[in-house]
Amino acid sequence: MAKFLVQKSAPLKGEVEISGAKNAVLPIMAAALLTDEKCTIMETPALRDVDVMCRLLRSLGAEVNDRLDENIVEIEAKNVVESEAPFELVKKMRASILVIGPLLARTGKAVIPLPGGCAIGKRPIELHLKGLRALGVEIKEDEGHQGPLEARVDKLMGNDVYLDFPSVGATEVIIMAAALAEGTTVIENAAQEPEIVDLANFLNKMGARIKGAGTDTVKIEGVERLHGVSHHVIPDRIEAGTFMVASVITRGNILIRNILPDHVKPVTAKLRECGAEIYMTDEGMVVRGDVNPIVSTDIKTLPYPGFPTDMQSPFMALLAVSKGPSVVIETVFENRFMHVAEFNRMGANIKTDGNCAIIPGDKQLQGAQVVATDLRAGAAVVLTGLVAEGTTEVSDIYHIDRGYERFVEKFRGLGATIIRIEDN
Ligand SMILES: CC(=O)N[C@H]1[C@@H](OP(=O)(O)OP(=O)(O)OC[C@H]2O[C@@H](n3ccc(=O)[nH]c3=O)[C@H](O)[C@@H]2O)O[C@H](CO)[C@@H](O)[C@@H]1O
Ligand SMILES: C=C(OP(=O)(O)O)C(=O)O
Repeated sequence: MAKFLVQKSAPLKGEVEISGAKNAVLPIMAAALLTDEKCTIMETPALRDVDVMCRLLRSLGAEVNDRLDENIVEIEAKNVVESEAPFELVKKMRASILVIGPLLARTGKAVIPLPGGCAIGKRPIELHLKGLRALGVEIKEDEGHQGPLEARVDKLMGNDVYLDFPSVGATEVIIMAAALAEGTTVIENAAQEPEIVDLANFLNKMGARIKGAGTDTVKIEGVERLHGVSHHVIPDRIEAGTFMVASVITRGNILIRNILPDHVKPVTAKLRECGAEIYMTDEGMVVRGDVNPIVSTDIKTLPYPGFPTDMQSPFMALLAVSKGPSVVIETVFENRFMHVAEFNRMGANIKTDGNCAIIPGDKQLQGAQVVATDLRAGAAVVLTGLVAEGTTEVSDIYHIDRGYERFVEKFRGLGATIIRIEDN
């Protein structure tokens, strides 16, 4: 399997451009199934997950023209001929479940195996299903939860849905189904992530009537049909956060282009608490770790606008080498500390107790053989590799390919030495 060799780095310097957001483009691509007209999606990052979504949409009957070298995908779902999503694609990616709403709206039927994605917790989908049932969908689940679930509806009907937790995926699925339902749907305790807003903006351009996206109450008045549009995807706030941490951990000074400062506020605030200097210029965000000593701070992950769970492992990489002890509490996923064992192979000496990690800090890490246990954990061990003595060998990097576009190229542009060794 392919791996990275990461060398201890000098402070990162230079500029990096952030790509379109993985977690925004995937629901938007699924939503393109809601119209029989062509949708053109710009700033689409060339990622493994995007490729899987292209294949999934094709398997359902959509014409997908992926020009990922130009960051464009065109999707035309004139006919949705298939309601069954193939297991070999769905197992690769959590976001596959998002096609369930459009499939029901277009064909009245969806057969979907349980989705894959990062192994960071149980990741049930009962809230997605609760929402769909409220809209009139009948769902047959395989009792052992091994086989696919089968969902059917004659006509989607708007209704009120309260989410017990502000699930991003459930909010997206319900918005997509409700867009073509008869009547009005109100989602209470909806997720407020920027990716939800981007999806709602895309759908509203198509003719949907969605209000309140980005707040905890989203109201969707169903319409009869939606039409094709062009859309630019928002920048990836987690990729941006990863490069912000990369600058600080190496005591660097970098300019980050194509970043929306509002979307990275919690990361900015926490990096400032650590001593980073961060400011906006006309060209982008400057992140400096070379001005003040870098000290520790505590982190608690929360749904947006709280500190993002997807930034927890990259930020912990910084805390492992910052001055002073710190505590990280993960409240979103129940099993998102797999990177701790990898950091400890490098000498971080972090202890966990339930959803709490205690980081002693002040460590000079040593290069080691480590595993990218999931997408963000993969980026996180590369960050520790940049400050560890010697060489860090990162295996299972296919996780990183799922969500970071031109990862090595972007780090090299900032002066890092990361070599990708392909599988023989
Ligand atoms: C493709 C995509 O956009 N992925 C993001 C999305 O994942 P995803 O949409 O899967 O995350 P959710 O917001 O649904 O999950 C958050 C928490 O809610 C729980 N839950 C969720 C649904 C449900 O029916 N029941 C339930 O208990 C999950 O197990 C988890 O503990 O949001 C996460 C939280 O910001 C991010 O880490 C992922 O990067
Ligand atoms: C957890 C993530 O992705 P997914 O939901 O696709 O597994 C992520 O982007 O960090």
